[in-house]
Amino acid sequence: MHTKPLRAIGLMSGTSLDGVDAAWIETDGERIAHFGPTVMLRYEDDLSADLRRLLDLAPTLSPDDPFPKQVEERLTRDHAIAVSMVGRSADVIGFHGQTILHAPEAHRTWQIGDAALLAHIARIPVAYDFRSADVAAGGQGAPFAPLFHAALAHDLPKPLLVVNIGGVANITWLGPNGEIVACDTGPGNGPLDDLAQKHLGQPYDKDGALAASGRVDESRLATLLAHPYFAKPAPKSLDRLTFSGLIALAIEGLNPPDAAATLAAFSATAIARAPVPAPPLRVLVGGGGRHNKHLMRLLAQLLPVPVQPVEAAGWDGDALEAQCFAYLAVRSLRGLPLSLPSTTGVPAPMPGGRLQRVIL
Ligand SMILES: Nc1ncnc2c1ncn2[C@@H]1O[C@H](COP(=O)(O)OP(=O)(O)OP(=O)(O)O)[C@@H](O)[C@H]1O
Ligand SMILES: CC(=O)N[C@H]1[C@@H]2OC[C@@H](O2)[C@@H](O)[C@@H]1O[C@H](C)C(=O)O
Repeated sequence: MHTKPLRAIGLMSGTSLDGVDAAWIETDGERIAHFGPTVMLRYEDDLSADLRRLLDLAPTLSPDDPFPKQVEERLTRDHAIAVSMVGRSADVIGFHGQTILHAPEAHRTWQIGDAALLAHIARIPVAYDFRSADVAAGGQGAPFAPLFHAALAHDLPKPLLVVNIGGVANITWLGPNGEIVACDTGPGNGPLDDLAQKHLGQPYDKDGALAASGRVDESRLATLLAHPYFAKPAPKSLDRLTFSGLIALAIEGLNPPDAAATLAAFSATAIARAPVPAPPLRVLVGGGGRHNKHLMRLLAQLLPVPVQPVEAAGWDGDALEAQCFAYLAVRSLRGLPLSLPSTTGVPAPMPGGRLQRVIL
């Protein structure tokens, strides 16, 4: 390492709206020197429900609506609790916030989270607003994990495909000559979570049991996969709700097991068909979707190479995104790019993030 490594705590509140992940790492913004503790703080049901309402309302909210501010404060206080649960000091916090709207074609991406409040409570400077500079410059503003995946996979054989299955699924393809290609592939667990909530009263389809008990409706699956998003080349990105209207129509009238089976096949097929330059040697899967045994089985059937949870490479699949925003916080402080033309379509490697100092 050329520059002194910094200690960073990353915070990620993902599209599943279930809680905030926090992770401590030490890094110079290029290599990762040490991994530290990780925690997940689950939101109270009413905060999850309000985040969901905010997501639905976001496209039509007026700028002076008090609702986002009110939810933002509760969200930020939970993030501050997660920081204290990590139990280690840090030089900087990487605060992603909660995406409530993502419309890169309109140069808009909206993450709520009050960096000033978090810096005040935690007494640590906060790097935040990671995606705005990228979308302002014409990039997709997502995914942002690829440079972190590249750092983690520095010594692994290439080509390698890293898949994250959260509410939305995204991939990073790492080539043998340092190439990094990325995109959101389509839905991950999001539509399955919505179905499980509706029909099982549970936040997700545990181990994919409901989906495994149903039959895929092939014609409805074909309708879903005919969406023009899947024919587009990388880079490209999605809002959590991009496919919700289409999905509602596609599963109408199906019994819950068949609907779940069809949605699981939709997510897995979209991942397997991701536009990558060449087949990888193996596929490493992170994010909560790797706990879904049915999804993992489908991926193994659809892909001609080994499909393994990221733990096979010694990584922590539940903490990767939080670790990523710790890494990006240090890159932001150092003025290093957070995204590349090949990961978000931004015209040139793009630094980003803003810094909220602690007011003494
Ligand atoms: N045992 C399990 N069986 C099936 N699904 C599971 C299991 N454990 C976790 N999941 C899925 O993982 C999801 C949480 O994943 P994760 O925390 O990676 O999402 P996220 O970080 O919110 O999303 P994103 O990556 O889109 O930001 C849950 O909503 C659920 O769908
Ligand atoms: C706009 C936004 O918040 N996108 C998220 C979301 O969740 C998964 C996928 O869609 C990915 O594009 C991104 O998060 C990860 C951390 C990323 O930027 O790599």
